[in-house]
Amino acid sequence: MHTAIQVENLSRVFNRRGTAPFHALRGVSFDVSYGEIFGLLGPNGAGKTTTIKIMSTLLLPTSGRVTVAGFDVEKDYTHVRPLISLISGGETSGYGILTVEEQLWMFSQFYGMETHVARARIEEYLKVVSMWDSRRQQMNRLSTGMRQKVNLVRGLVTDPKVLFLDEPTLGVDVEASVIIRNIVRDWVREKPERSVILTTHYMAEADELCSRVAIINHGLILANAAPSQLKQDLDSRAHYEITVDRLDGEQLDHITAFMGEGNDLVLGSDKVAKSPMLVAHLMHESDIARLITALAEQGVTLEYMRKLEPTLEDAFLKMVGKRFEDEEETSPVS
Ligand SMILES: Nc1ncnc2c1ncn2[C@@H]1O[C@H](COP(=O)(O)OP(=O)(O)OP(=O)(O)O)[C@@H](O)[C@H]1O
Repeated sequence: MHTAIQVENLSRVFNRRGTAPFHALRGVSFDVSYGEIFGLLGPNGAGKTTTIKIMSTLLLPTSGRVTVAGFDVEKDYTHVRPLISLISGGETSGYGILTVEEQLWMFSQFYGMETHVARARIEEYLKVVSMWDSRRQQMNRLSTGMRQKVNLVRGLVTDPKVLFLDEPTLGVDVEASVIIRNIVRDWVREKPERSVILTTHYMAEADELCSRVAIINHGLILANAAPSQLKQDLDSRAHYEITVDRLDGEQLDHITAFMGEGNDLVLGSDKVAKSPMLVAHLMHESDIARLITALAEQGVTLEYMRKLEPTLEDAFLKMVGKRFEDEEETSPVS
């Protein structure tokens, strides 16, 4: 069997006092294969955490069904729990007065791990995240990045089959983020029966790690595909920015006619160089050679050229209609 997780037509309604019932999930379906890092992306309040909570047996669905490694999360939760770990970026992690080592040991015992196995894994993973020397530090004295690394170790020590990572690099510096991402990637590759569900606000992180992502908004899945596919679906043409020494409307008309239908040329200006800038959307990457020839024939000199690559953020923006940063900037401060 290749399906680690199957989510079928999941819905969740929250009854809030004094207001109408709130539909946080409205028929969410997707599956995750073994060996996969699957991303759940969406703006604040989209339903990501609710989905993860149901998948990890912390919350009951209103309707629909989720299986993890073939076990129903509602009926067979006692089978599901030993197979999973959940790490949330925002969590303060366990008991602040414990040391790193004590904390990890305590969680290993919750899972009933044998002493020698637990001790060996704790040492191994603390060394991987460069936290072995900090093992006697109290948890509540750790920086955010250090705490996140310990959280990750806590999730891995019990050798789960499915790792739920809810914003694992939230508030973490670049170096610690790279370490966390590398560990997650290596961990999945190590054994074929492992998989990861990741939510993140960092589109580049999802693009780098995930084999597939589902974009969720208002409790609905808007897309479910490989990041490369989502980017390609945006506009499969090749895009270039070309800064030139001069270009007038008449020259542009000649070049546009020469390039033919399907190739769009938009004239603007390079804000830095203060020179004219042509943005070209070409049907085929090889059309750039024809365009350069056409420019040369018009006596235009190229100053700078770069190929524009669509990003996962562009795909997200097109589907959801806003970028994460915009949303954070406009969020009311409570
Ligand atoms: N226990 C609850 N009672 C009432 N409403 C809830 C509850 N939990 C979540 N919600 C609501 O359900 C919606 C989805 O919340 P959820 O936490 O799943 O979003 P999210 O996609 O994880 O967002 P974020 O990126 O902000 O964490 C939100 O509107 C939230 O206010």
